[in-house]
Amino acid sequence: MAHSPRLTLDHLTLDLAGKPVLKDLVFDHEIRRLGIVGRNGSGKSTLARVVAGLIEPSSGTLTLDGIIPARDRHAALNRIGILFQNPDHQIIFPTVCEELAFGLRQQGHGKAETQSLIGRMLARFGKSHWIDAPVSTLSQGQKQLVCLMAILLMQPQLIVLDEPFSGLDLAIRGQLTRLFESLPQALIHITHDPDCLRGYDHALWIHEGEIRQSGTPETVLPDYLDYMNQAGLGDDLSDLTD
Ligand SMILES: Nc1ncnc2c1ncn2[C@@H]1O[C@H](COP(=O)(O)OP(=O)(O)OP(=O)(O)O)[C@@H](O)[C@H]1O
Repeated sequence: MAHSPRLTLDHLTLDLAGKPVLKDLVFDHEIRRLGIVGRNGSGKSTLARVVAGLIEPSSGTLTLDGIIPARDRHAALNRIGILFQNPDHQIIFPTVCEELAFGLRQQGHGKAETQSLIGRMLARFGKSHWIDAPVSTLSQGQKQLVCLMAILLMQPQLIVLDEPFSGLDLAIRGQLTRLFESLPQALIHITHDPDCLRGYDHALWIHEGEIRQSGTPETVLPDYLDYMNQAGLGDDLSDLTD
């Protein structure tokens, strides 16, 4: 099941509302564990959406194992899952069962098979009692787990995690981190916390819509942290001089 899909960005550019958000990105690697870091507003979430095929580039291409996710929605649905920062932006159905069923039904699974797969997934996480629970009665961490279960049910090759820990307590972060580590799927993990990328095999630093650095976490993350520390000091000084 473990597979390292090839992610290729070929001079990918994206303008949103007339503003360049991603600028001439070039990248070509097989990915198992790819971390993406960068300042607020640098373009990380936008890139995640392009990877998942939710946005089409303005020019250039993004391919995953040769497939263009924005053009081949069927392949993207089957191969790529995306976990957003806020589960409330992802969940659309009132109950856990309906939410978990949606993707499976879209993939063409019949009703009985869908129910059986959902039952097994809930049991895997010790949450069989959630089956008819209204999503609104769950905490943020519990909702995030529902979203993750919905993605896992669809058995994608690649899961994009867009700051999946925001709003979650340290214990749940630890539990989810271990769960992510155990997944056979390739992961792209967008984070503000370089500690989350321990053991990753590649890091990409996006800065103002451009690739500032791409390489092993051991080379990229210290430079990123130096930059962030300097930027923090700079902001303090500009506050003082205003
Ligand atoms: N739909 C949109 N229309 C216009 N501009 C957008 C749109 N979505 C994002 N942007 C802009 O694109 C830039 C990159 O946003 P993005 O959310 O990708 O950044 P980010 O690196 O994920 O930031 P953060 O770390 O704060 O989540 C920002 O300047 C943002 O205002």
